[in-house]
Amino acid sequence: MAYQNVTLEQKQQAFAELREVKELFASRGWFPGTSGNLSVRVGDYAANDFQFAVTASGKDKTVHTPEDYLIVDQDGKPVEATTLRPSAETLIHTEIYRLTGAGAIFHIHSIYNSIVSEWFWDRKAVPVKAVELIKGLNIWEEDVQIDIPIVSNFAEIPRIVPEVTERLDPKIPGILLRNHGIYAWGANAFEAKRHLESFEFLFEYVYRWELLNGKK
Ligand SMILES: CSCCC(=O)C(=O)COP(=O)(O)O
Ligand SMILES: [Zn+2]
Repeated sequence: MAYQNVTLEQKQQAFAELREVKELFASRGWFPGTSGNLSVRVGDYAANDFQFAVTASGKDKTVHTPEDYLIVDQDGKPVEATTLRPSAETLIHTEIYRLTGAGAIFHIHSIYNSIVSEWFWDRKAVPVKAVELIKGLNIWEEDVQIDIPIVSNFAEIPRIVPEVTERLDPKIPGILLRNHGIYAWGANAFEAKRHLESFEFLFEYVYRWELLNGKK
């Protein structure tokens, strides 16, 4: 059954949600050089039938314009005629939605997430042990070690997708692209934001810990 297009009200609500998150993250310097992209799912979800609002590609995400977002389908294709191009990384969003049924996905580049993803590339995961902010990822075990997966960062985005499919860990609501950035998701924008903030705290912690200890 073909998915019904989202209503104008749903679209406006999704764009407003993205605008709020974009403004906050921009104030933290989380979109250097037009990097980063954000999306929220709109309407009902079926694994091969869903739509989401996503940031347009190449925009300065520190400013607001009437052309910042568009609605795409489960293949990352715009659902309405538009001159806007969806984020170049939209296929990563589509795959994460398909695998997790998430309600929102946020991607940012930071010095900390880039450095730790390169530093731990040989392990294909960033290990984090017994840091309180792991609870921000909704993981509550005491003294737990988590391993945040890292995948290759190919120039052609479709080449990255199979690694995301293979490496995404349902217990960890995020995945790193090597020397690139983090994708974090959640059931809604509130949860995706909490997860992203927790990851960024953990990456800075790991970076500083490794610096102090001088070894892996
Ligand atoms: C200038 S950053 C390189 C592209 C990138 O990694 C990114 O996150 C932004 O791409 P988009 O197409 O979403 O603007
Ligand atoms: Zn990126």
